[in-house]
Amino acid sequence: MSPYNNFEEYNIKITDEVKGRYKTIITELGEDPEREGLLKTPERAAKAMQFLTQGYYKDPAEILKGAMFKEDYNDMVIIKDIELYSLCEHHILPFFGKAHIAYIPDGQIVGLSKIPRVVDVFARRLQVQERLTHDILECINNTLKPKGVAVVIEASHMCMMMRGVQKQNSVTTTSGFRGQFEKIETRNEFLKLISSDLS
Ligand SMILES: Nc1nc2c(ncn2[C@@H]2O[C@H](COP(=O)(O)OP(=O)(O)OP(=O)(O)O)[C@@H](O)[C@H]2O)c(=O)[nH]1
Ligand SMILES: [Zn+2]
Repeated sequence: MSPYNNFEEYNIKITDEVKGRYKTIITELGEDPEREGLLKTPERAAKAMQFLTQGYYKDPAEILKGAMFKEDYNDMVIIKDIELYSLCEHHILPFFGKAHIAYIPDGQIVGLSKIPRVVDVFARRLQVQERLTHDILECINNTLKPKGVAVVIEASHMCMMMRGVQKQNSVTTTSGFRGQFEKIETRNEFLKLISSDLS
């Protein structure tokens, strides 16, 4: 578990630690961390990595709870093409793509912006695409308690592009469905709407 209680505490304190480790890594890789272009690199890299992993310090359920409203709307709400950037936990290299999310309210709706915020909280951790998909799905399901929720993520993995198998065009799709989306007609309606340019 993290020794830090919140994002502010973590943000201030951890930089020196991570910075020092980056300096060591740069040296071990055969570079000179004292040359001009690299002088500030350990600090920049530490800050970048902190930014990309800030999701450990944020509570996604609280984000949703901050904007839930009673509303008598019982049809599908879809937010599609939510861009996401995450880090694969095996290589600490980016994977990136889009999330498409739908839910069917059960007496309450959620502020639209909160859904992409939840995506970011879980994406800004060390992840695999499958767990990222389920984390988002379960968070919305358990917090908003809708009649149904669906999450589809399409992503490209840099660890499969820049290195390893070196496939530039493969896209991985993961999905999860709860409640009414477990019914084939509802699921198909959602899949049709996210693949249409008119939705
Ligand atoms: N299931 C899943 N696998 C992932 C994800 N991101 C990266 N990987 C895979 O994690 C696996 C790690 O496999 P290893 O054999 O331990 O590592 P490796 O020798 O670097 O593997 P290669 O990438 O095939 O060179 C690789 O097959 C990656 O493609 C993800 O989000 N989900
Ligand atoms: Zn990887």
